[in-house]
Amino acid sequence: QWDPNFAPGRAGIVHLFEWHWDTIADECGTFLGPNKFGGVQISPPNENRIVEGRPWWERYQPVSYMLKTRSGDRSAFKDMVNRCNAVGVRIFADVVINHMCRGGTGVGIGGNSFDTNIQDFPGVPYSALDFNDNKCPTASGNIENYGNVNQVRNCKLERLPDLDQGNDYVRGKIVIFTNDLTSLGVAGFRVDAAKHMWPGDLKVIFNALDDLPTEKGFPSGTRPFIVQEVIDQGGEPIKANEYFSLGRVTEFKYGLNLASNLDNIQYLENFGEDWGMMPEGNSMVFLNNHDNQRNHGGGGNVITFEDAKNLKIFTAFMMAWPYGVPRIMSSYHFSNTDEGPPESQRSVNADGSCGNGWVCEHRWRQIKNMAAFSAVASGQPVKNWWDNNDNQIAFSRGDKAFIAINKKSQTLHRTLQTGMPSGQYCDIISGNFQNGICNGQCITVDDSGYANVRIPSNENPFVAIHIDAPC
Ligand SMILES: O=C(/C=C/c1ccc(O)c(O)c1)N[C@@H](Cc1ccc(O)cc1)C(=O)NCCCOc1c(-c2ccc(O)c(O)c2)oc2cc(O)cc(O)c2c1=O
Ligand SMILES: [Ca+2]
Repeated sequence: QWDPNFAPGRAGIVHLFEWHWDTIADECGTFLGPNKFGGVQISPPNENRIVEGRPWWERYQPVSYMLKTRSGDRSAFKDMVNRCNAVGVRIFADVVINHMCRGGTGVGIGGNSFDTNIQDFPGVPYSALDFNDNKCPTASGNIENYGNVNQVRNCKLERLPDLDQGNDYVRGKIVIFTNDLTSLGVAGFRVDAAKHMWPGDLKVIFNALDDLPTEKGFPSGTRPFIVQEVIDQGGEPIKANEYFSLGRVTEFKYGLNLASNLDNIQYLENFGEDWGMMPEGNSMVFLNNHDNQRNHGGGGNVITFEDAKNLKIFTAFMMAWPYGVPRIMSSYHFSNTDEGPPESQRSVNADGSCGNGWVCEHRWRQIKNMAAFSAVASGQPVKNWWDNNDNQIAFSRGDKAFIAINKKSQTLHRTLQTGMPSGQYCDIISGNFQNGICNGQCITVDDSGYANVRIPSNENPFVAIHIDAPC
């Protein structure tokens, strides 16, 4: 279903791509919980094929549903979910259920063998009976034309053996796998390659999922959160709306629309369905993801950590704007599109940034402080929109929060309506509000809600204030 099952007063999902389970558990306790993040999307937790050179995409080649990967084993997984839930941070598992691995015969990272020549995966077990070979209309068995919906669903995606989710036995194995995860406290799923599975089959599978366990602190009757990865940028017969009735869907147009309007932010006043994007309640939004930040698959021009200033500005906009459930990509540095994660896990520097090759965008002050902003603003309508018709905008969220952004090279210096009660508020972009202390600039709001705002065009060309961060 469509609600991310966050704990109260939380916002935003951070994709801790390729992080180990014990490191995620540590990050929940020391950073994500205290900073009011809602949840973490983790890399696929089930056994995958070991690919020569260890590319990141080896984790998208399943061998079995055993919880053993280079991120950790089952006990580390259980410990992570418990420790993150304990501080109000949900875990959302990336599940790869469209296909199994390719590559002849071999052994997965958990020791289970596979033989793709005869579609044999004893670790599940799956046999040739469980794949779509006889349903695929192409001679090669692969998807050859994305314009043909039968090919896209019933043929091999990039030569990967295509599971038949219409088969009761396969459905059963997938439900056992996903129920195993929620029994450990996982709050929902990111469904990989959903475009390549029939919505009708997914509906049967999702309906068979157990409620989230009350013994893990979820209210009785809570349904798993579902986000389906459907790469739909127009031009293909398969549409995101086919999946709306099953859960949320990734809105790839969000990141593309922002990336193509970097210097037209005055147009953002109606950013949402008016821009051809899906209804707000169906969308999961993001600026970039693990795939398109490397120009793979769902490519197009997107904003990534390599353009730090715009990433900060547009992530802040995403977190401040009431459209969709926002997801922040947390990356590692890479020099080629296949490169896997660094050998060692992230280190944390004195200033809170990461080392050892990890970017940790979610730890950048201008991004992490927007989680609390987004949580405070939740449910509040956009009010007091202002723009100068040339890359300077401002708006409030009800009477709880206010943000002003300057993308012009000239300083923005104006008195603006914040919609907030009079008082002094910490600008959480120029500094932090922690332990009741503001070490950034203070913004004064007068009795009629106006503030004199001055924003030079520097590395922090925006200010943000909310009622939980007074000066
Ligand atoms: O680039 C990649 C992997 C990309 C990828 C992986 C996971 C994702 O969730 C994703 O969105 C993309 N993989 C490399 C290398 C590769 C891997 C496996 C393979 O059998 C062949 C090649 C690559 O060059 N892939 C070809 C272009 C990307 O084609 C892939 C897509 C994909 C791309 C665009 C679309 O519009 C679309 O509907 C699907 O989804 C995958 C999902 C998977 O679970 C595993 C995959 O191998 C892939 C996948 O190859
Ligand atoms: Ca398929």
